[in-house]
Amino acid sequence: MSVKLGVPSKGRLMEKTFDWFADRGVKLSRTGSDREYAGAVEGIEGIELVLLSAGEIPRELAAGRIHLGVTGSDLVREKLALWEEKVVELEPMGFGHADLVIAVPRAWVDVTTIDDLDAVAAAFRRRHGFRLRIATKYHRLIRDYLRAGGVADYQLVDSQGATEGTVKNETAEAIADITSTGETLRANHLKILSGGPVHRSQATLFKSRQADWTPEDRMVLAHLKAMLQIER
Ligand SMILES: Nc1ncnc2c1ncn2[C@@H]1O[C@H](COP(=O)(O)OP(=O)(O)OP(=O)(O)O)[C@@H](O)[C@H]1O
Ligand SMILES: O=P(O)(O)OC[C@H]1O[C@H](OP(=O)(O)OP(=O)(O)O)[C@H](O)[C@@H]1O
Repeated sequence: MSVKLGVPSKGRLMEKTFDWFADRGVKLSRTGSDREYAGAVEGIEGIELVLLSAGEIPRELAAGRIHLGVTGSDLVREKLALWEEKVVELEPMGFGHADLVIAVPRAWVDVTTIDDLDAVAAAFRRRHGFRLRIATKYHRLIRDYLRAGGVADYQLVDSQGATEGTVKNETAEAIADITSTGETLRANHLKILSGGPVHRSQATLFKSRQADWTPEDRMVLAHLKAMLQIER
């Protein structure tokens, strides 16, 4: 058996993941045609590359189908209930930075903090007879955050893309999404609530607690950690 390492097969995290490993002497590559999801590992024995979408890596780690995986720290927290029981954060990788934020229309001049949002949400419900809508794909993280902040009078509406457009399209009053440059929020006349992001995300190397770790696998992991200079 070998240690299965899941890495993003495309998208914004793939190339930087390959670079990060290459800088540490582990060469990951896609093999075969452009469209074939097969991979190779050079520089260390006993590791098998599994190419997956970043969004699927948390589930594969939790199911123990891969031993190690690279994905955004936001995706692990969002996709896995009690994530710390299923995976260990081995190393933040220093790229793929993005903040999960809650944003409201810039025109809501009286709303700056989460307490303001709470007040507006209660008033909104009284006035309109339904709860203020927050569009997001980060259901778990936003629910937990709003519960901790004491906000109850809201509903989440699912938005898997172009989330910032939902306010203009009048399918939501507020949004919760990832931002890096802030361009998309600005372009859509939205402002971030103060008090810091819900989560500061970056690409992270995770270890599965659920996978079957044979004694040989543990030796491979120790060797890999030494190459990657991971102390945990
Ligand atoms: N500007 C950004 N917008 C969205 N996600 C970003 C951004 N910057 C970094 N990320 C991070 O990238 C990760 C998502 O990457 P990506 O969209 O490639 O994966 P995915 O959701 O699996 O997509 P797909 O299923 O289309 O391959 C998340 O962890 C997210 O936090
Ligand atoms: O702060 P910025 O640099 O503007 O980046 C943030 C935007 O990028 C992502 O969208 P993506 O391009 O992945 O498209 P999506 O709407 O399909 O998620 C994210 O969902 C935001 O919409």
